[in-house]
Amino acid sequence: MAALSAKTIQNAFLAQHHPRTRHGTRYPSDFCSLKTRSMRSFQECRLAVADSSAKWLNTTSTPWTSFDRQAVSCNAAQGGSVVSYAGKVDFLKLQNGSDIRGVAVAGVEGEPVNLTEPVTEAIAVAFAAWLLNKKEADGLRRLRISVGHDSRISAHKLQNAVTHGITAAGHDILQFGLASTPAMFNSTLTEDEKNHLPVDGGIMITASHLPYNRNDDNQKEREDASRGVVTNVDYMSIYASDLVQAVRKSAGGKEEPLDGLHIVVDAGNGAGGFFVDKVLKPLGAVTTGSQFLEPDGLFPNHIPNPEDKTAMMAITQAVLDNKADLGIIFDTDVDRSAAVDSSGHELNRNRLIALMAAIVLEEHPGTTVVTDSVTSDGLTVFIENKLGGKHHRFKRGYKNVIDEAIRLNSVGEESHLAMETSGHGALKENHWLDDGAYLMVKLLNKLAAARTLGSSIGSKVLTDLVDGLEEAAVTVEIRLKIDQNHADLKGGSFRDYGEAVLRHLENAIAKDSDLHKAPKNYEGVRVSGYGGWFLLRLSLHDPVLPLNIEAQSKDDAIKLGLAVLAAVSEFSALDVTALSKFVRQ
Ligand SMILES: O=P(O)(O)OC[C@H]1O[C@H](O)[C@H](O)[C@@H](O)[C@@H]1O
Repeated sequence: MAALSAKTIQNAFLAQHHPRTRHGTRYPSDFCSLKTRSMRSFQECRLAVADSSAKWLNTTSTPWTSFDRQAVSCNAAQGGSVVSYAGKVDFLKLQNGSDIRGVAVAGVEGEPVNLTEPVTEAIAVAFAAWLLNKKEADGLRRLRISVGHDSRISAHKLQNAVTHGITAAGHDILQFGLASTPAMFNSTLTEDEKNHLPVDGGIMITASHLPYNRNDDNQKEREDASRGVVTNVDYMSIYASDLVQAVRKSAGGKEEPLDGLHIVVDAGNGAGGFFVDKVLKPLGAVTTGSQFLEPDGLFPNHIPNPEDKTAMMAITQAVLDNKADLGIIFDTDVDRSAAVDSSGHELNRNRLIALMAAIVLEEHPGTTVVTDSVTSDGLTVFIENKLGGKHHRFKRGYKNVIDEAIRLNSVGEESHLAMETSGHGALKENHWLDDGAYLMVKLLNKLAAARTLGSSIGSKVLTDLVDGLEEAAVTVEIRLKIDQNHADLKGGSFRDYGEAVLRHLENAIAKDSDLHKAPKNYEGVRVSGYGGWFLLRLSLHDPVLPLNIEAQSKDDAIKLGLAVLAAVSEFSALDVTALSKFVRQ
């Protein structure tokens, strides 16, 4: 087991799903992922739950309610070592919105570890018990559960905890080693009996900030009469070959449809390196100049996140240095992605949504595109006026946008794309799974199809698709922290305090004739004025009010910032230092 010495963020997701496989067979399948989402909040762990119509469930839904403290303690008994520890843990305290969050690694004063190996083991055992409960109706007594991890340094430690708990409970484990989160979900769909697939459920583990230990590539099985079996499976090859087939299909069956195209990948030392050897090379692409493909949980090069400026600069530079046709960048566990065209133009955030919307609207004219709340007004104009679709700007959070797209379909409004500016994007055709690799495959399909027609324009075929997207000259995000210990909270929660700030801002805006509240808005206060807009909202997870401003000039952005500052400055628990600095520029 790897030792732990740094702060870690761990996110856990539990999903139940009854999707159709690509081959059309319907499987009830379940997915649980203990995974890292961002480098920003290093210490947190989250757990979210999903239902059969959607990938992710709300915390309040039935499956999660049954996965309560009592169930965890009780079921943990089957896992042996977790019994005494689990009894002392208030699992519900780990709950945060639709997630569970906890500190996984010691090292920061005042932030004790509450996501330990025993807790992880208990959660895994409880997941198996919950899953078995659902499958027993089908006569199932012994489950197959896949476990994968990204390059985070606590991955092996937590993988061992999960494996120990689940095999001790008599179920079988398929260890995939280094994997992407979307691939883990896919393992509940893949039909491949030779490799013991599909699994009944999956668990994805990531951790952070310690040296990465490689996985054993050998396939091996360990038999023990009283325990479940552990089998190592090279699942990423199976998953990647599906992606390769998808691109070949869109190019009319051509074996190497990307022949001669130069594509560089930046995996940020996360789990996305497979995309080079297992996807791009078999399709004929040249991948020279790809970087940071080796997993390294210390992330020595840049934060693996396409929302991060340094990360985008790194892939842009790689494209320019190598005179490549396209650059592709993934986050650590490959559920976020972005691209860069041959001229170094970033295809991320609003631009990537615009690009995906253009592709999806060609296939499904008039469809609704659901996005997060911080998307630009220019994106709405582009989707509605240029592409003839409908833009439904909803809430922040990949889970929120996906759930909303699923809900729209269920009430008769067709939607095929749900996407966040963070680089999470999910398509209806891909089981509403937010898969960064699949998004990039959609771009490759376009490139491959263009080359089949004899075109040699490379990524221009993509850049042309976002032609006409109006972009703001100034785009800022300022995160205003709420001091939870401040007397002004009067012992209340930061959420209540944040809501009070928002209410006050809304009242102040109503009195300002230069500013207009957005007619349709689903979170926070979104306002247009001075040729731009701002949105102040509560963070999904942190005691923070993120403020997004877009305008056509610095002066106009400052005017919008000043309007917010004037309204919120009487809230003394709110740290407005960064906003004050911005408006003084
Ligand atoms: O609300 P915020 O603090 O800005 O965080 C919001 C973000 O949280 C996580 O990173 C989720 O993966 C994203 O889907 C979401 O957009």
